[in-house]
Amino acid sequence: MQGQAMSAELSITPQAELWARYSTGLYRNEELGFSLDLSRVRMSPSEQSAIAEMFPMAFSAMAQLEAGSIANKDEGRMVGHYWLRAPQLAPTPELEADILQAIFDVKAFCQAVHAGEILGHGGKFTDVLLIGIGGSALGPQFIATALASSHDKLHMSFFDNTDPDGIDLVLSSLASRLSTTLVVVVSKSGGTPETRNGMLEAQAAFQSAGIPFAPQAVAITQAGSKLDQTAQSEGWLKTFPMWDWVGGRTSVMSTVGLVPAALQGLDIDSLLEGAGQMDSLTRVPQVKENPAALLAMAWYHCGQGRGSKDMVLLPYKDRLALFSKYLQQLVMESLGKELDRKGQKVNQGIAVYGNKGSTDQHAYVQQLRDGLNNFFATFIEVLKDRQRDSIEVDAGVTSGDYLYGFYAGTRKALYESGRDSITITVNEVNAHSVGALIALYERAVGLYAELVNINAYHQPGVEAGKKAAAQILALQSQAVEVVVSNKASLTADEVAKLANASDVESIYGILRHLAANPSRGIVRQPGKTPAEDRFGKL
Ligand SMILES: O=P(O)(O)OC[C@H]1O[C@](O)(CO)[C@@H](O)[C@@H]1O
Repeated sequence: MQGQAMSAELSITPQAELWARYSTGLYRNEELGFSLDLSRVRMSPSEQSAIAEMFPMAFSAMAQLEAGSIANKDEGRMVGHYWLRAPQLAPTPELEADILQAIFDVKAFCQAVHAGEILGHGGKFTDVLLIGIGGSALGPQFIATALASSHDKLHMSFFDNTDPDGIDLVLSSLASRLSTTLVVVVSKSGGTPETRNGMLEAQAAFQSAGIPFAPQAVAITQAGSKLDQTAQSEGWLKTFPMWDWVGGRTSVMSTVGLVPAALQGLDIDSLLEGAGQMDSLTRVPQVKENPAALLAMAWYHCGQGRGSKDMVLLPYKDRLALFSKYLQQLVMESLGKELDRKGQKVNQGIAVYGNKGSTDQHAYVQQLRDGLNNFFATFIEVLKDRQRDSIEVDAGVTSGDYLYGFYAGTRKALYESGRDSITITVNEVNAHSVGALIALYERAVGLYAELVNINAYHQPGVEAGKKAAAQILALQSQAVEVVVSNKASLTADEVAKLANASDVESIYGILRHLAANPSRGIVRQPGKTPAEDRFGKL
């Protein structure tokens, strides 16, 4: 039945009609060098009008949020990331002054670093090691990659996990330059374990290289947090403020993103300006004239307001490959909620994945074209190919023409097989357009959350995982105590019994992990099944 409807649709959508739909429906802003095309989303005018009717309340909620309402009611917080690029809109003169002061301080600090007025143990800084996770790393990583160039003033590296091997990989690449590496530790809460571990690992590396850590360490955190206290008590080089009214996943235009970007030598004014310009366009309270509203409308339509279709991001530009990862957090941490604002169980969300075109064409695009129709694609097209002229790889054809051809071909092929797609086009990737893209999605997420009536600004689900991890670590010390205080080796069941714990499987996992790392002093004698494995002192 669905197939019949589809072929009817295909047969009545000739090229000329698609062209007319594209040309009349395209949202574009020449000044910003941006356009949004929904012509390949099968959404009838009546379906559009039905969704558009829900928008007035979404626009008004966003206006209240920008005016300083307690938009994140569960946490009793304002949601102010829009003020970061328009400080004059902040609800109080104090907040406006704080934002302006922070931007001023970021620039002054980074200039002093670049000018060699602030030196590392080994002289002028060459590198930045940013330590953070989630919103405290993804934005800086995305911006660093999207805007990197051979003119970068400092080379960027990241610890964005508590994986010891990943940490070692980064440390080994920095080994010869540790004495000229500025370490920027970013944590809004100041108590995130992965980030704390990264900081301790960096401190240990500095210590074993005989380099004082504090004079090369910078903290970005809320006043009074554990990280703030550490930075103060150890006399770190500098601390930048982070405010409770900026959420982690929307913090890239705060000190969280501005400090690393400015250290790298990127144009932070342009980043903020691009975001600010997009904010002005996405404040317009008419759906058809507001690109974020159009985007949210398409999401709502494609997933029937229940997130029933995944969002596949296909930026045709290597620089934007991390945008998919960045948006994964922005969209999924914001929209993935069990309860709506009335407390009803809704299990909302939109799954986001993607990497880049045309690379993905040789990976999962096969399934997109022919397999499960459980997604809508978002293509990101960049008109400018590169900074210099291109060679011809065929007569009259460049590599960039191929990239365009693969994008246009995939968009067409998907549509012809009944798959919807959105296309965002920007003139080029620069600080301005990156700022605008981020702001576009921030607002689209905010509007969509209003349409489905959820709080986009908290993340209660993440807390459950954090608590469970803390319990596992507590169980580890109990299990180790039992094993090392027993002469005979023990099964996981026996350890659990002696430790007075009921979660045998967790005890088994903990001990097997420890036994795989010889310095931890535990040995495993394999049995026929995990229940028969025995653990003892090494
Ligand atoms: O900046 P923090 O407080 O270290 O938090 C890091 C990340 O952890 C979360 O709180 C939960 O994963 C994210 O929202 C946040 O971006």
